[in-house]
Amino acid sequence: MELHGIYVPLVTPFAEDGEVALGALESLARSVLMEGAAGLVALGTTGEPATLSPEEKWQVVEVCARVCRERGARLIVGAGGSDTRQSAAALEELAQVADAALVPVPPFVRPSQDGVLAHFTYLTEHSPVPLVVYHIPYRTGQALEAGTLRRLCRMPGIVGVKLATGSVDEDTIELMGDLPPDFAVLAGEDAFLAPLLALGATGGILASAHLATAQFVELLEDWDKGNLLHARALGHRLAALARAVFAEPNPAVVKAVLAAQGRIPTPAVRLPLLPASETAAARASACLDALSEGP
Ligand SMILES: O=C(O)C1=N[C@H](C(=O)O)C[C@H](O)C1
Repeated sequence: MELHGIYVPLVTPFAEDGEVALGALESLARSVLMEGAAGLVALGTTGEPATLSPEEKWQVVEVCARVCRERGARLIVGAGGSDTRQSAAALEELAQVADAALVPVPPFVRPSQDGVLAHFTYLTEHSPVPLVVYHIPYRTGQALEAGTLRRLCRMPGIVGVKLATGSVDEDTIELMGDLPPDFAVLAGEDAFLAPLLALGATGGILASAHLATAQFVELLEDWDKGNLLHARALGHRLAALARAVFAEPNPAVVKAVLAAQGRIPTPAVRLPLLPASETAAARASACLDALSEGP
């Protein structure tokens, strides 16, 4: 399975009464796919899955699966956590609905490097769908050595990594310089999309892409076609938007802007997240305005 493109990790919109607004989710899903996204991610960090009941999670997945099927787009579903057996059980439920699962490096427990490898070996043996490793050490608390990352990339059943390490360091450069064929690196930290594309990433899973889907797609196309001067200018503008979107805990700012645009009914996030400040939302909107003026 080849992963290429911009994937939007959908927010979970909430109605005034606090319930999941499934109609708004469906419209949002359709709109980002119409703007050129290659697919959706349901239950990524941006979807606030930690605060959703099992029934709500399933409703979200069903809506996203239906829209992706209709539009011939890919669906990646976030699944898995700290416990290997429970993670495998969650993956088993994705058999008929997802093209791949986005599985975090096990958070909080801090196993050894061999423990991480054993976790993913077990999951690949039990999962009905291919896995994308979600490497985000600032959330999981789990660093990965370069050798561990290399072994994960070569594990059958793992088709990609969502790289969100917050830097382009020596390990990143080593990894990207020696990728197995058909293995995808997707940028998972929005401000780092442009440098990772320069190193060979084939796309990204990016919350900011809700707000400027077509421009993120354009940046990827620039790299694919070799339009480097345009890519550099656009990359800087999108990085400015990404920094504004992540000025407060994700997905508060994305939701504030989407609500102001009338694309979701409220900017509400569930506790312990708090709604975005007006200042943060205004900054992100200003970056969007600057983006629409074009490079
Ligand atoms: O939802 C996701 O998956 C993403 N998670 C990252 C995070 O919130 O740290 C950011 C990325 O844009 C998408």
